[in-house]
Amino acid sequence: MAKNERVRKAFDATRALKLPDEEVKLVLKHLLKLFDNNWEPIEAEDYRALIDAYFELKEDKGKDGCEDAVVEHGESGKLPKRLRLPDPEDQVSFRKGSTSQVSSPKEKKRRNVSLQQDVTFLNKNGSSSSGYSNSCKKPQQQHVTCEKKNSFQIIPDITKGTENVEISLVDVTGKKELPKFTYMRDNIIYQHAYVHISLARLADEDCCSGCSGDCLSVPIPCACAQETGGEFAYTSEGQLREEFLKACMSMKLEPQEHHFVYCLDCPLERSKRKCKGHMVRKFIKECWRKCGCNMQCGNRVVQRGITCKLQVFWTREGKGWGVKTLRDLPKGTFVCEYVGEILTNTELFVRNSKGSGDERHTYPVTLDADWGSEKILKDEEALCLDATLCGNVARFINHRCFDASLIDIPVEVETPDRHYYHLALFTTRDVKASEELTWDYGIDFDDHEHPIKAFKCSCGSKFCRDQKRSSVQVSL
Ligand SMILES: C[S@@+](CC[C@H](N)C(=O)[O-])C[C@H]1O[C@@H](n2cnc3c(N)ncnc32)[C@H](O)[C@@H]1O
Repeated sequence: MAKNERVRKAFDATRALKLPDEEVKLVLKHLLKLFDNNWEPIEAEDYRALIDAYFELKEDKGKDGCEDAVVEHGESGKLPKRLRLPDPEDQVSFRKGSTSQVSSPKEKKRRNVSLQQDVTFLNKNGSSSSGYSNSCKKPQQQHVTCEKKNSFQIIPDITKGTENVEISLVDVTGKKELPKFTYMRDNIIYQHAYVHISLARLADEDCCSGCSGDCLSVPIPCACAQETGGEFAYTSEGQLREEFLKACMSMKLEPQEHHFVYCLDCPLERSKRKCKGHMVRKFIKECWRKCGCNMQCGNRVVQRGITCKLQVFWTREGKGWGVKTLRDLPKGTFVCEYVGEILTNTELFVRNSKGSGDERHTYPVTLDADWGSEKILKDEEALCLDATLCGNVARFINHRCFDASLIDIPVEVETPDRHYYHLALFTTRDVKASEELTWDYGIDFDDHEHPIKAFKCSCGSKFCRDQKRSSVQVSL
C-alpha cells in the first residue's frame, strides 16, 4: 500500500473516534520513527498502538494541567517525555489494554481512556519501573495496574546505545515477561578462559602492515586474504563473495567425511569416549590493528558492528522471542556477531549443572575449531560463548533446520589461531523486510547429553530434523 493511502486509513480510524487530525499526525509521526517506518505494528488491531499513544499524550497533558500540550509540543518540535522514544536516555515501555472485546468506536474510546495509567518508563540506566530490566537483576515491579489486561510493550533500544543502530523489542500481545540479560556489544571473558591477544603474536604474514586505505581497492590481495585462498571474503559492497558463501553453505549442509576432524579425546563427547567429529570450517580473516589500512577498509566488516535495522519480537510458533529484519537484506549481508561471555567447557558444565534444569531457553555456542588438533584440548581450555546472562541481539535468533536465512561463519580478528574466534552471522539468501532471521544451530536432536540442550523444534522447515526424528519414533 502507498504511504498516502496508509496515512489516510490511519486518519479514517482516528476520525471515527473524533480525534483531531493535527494531534494524531504528531503521534503518528513519532510512532513511525519508533518503528523505523514499519507500518505493521501501527496498523495492527485496528490502529491500537496509534490510538493508545494518542490517549497517553492526552493523559500527560491532563497531569501537566496544560490543555493544549499536544499541539504546543508539536509546534515547538518537542514531544512530551513519553513519546520521545528513540532517545536512548529515555527508554520507555508501553503497556496497554486489549481491544479484543471492544466493538464500537465509543467503547474503544472509553477503554483507552481507562487505560491511561497502564503506561510505564525505563529510566536512564535501562532499569524499568514496568518490569523490564536490561540487566541480570530481578526487575522491580513498581507499576500498579487497575485491571490485568493484555498490554503492548515496546523497548526502543535494547542495546542501550552501545550499537551503531537502535534495536527495538516489541511484544504486541503484551503478555510476555521481558527478557532479563545484560546487553553487551563485544565478547568478554567470564573468568578462566584464556584468550591470548597480543600484537607480538601477529607475525608479518598475519597482517598487512604495508597497506594503506582500503585493501579491497588494490589489484593484488594482501596477506590478510590468504586465509580465504588469496581472495577477500567480501565484495566492495560489503557482502560475502558468492563463491565463498556457497562453499561455507555446502560445508554446513552437506558435510563430507573429509570436512570432519576427530579428536583423540573429545571435550564434548568425553563421557561417551568417542568423538563424533568436528567440522573443518571456512574462516574469514579480517584486517586489524597491526595492518596499515584504515577502519573503512573493505576487509573490516564484522569488527565495525551491526548496521542492519533489527527488531526483537514475540514469535507465534512457541519459540519465545525471535529477531526480524526491518529492511530487505541482500544475500551475503553481515547481520550480527554471536556475542556472549567466553567460558571454558568446565565453566559451562558447572553453570549448566547449577541451573534449575528446566530453563526453557539456552544460549551457549561452542567454539570448536581447535578440537581435533594434535594437542589434546582439555575441558578447562576449550572455549564457548554463553549469552544467557550477557550477550547481544544474536541471543534472540532462533534455530531453523537446514534452510535458515543466516549462516554462522568463524572470523579471525585479533588472534592468529583458531582457539578463540568471532562467530558472525550472514544472510544465506535475499531476506525480505519483516522476515524472521534464523540460523541452524547444528543441533543433534538425539543427543541428550550434549552441553547445549536440545529443545522440541518448531522451526517449520520441511527439512526439520526433529520432526523427522519424531515421525521415525512414532513409526517404530
Ligand atoms: C538462543 S535462544 C533464542 C531466543 C529465545 N527464543 C528466547 O526467547 O530468548 C535459544 C532457545 O530458543 C528456543 N528456540 C530456538 N529455536 C527454536 C525452534 N526452532 N523451535 C523451538 N524453540 C526454539 C529454544 O528454547 C532454545 O533453547
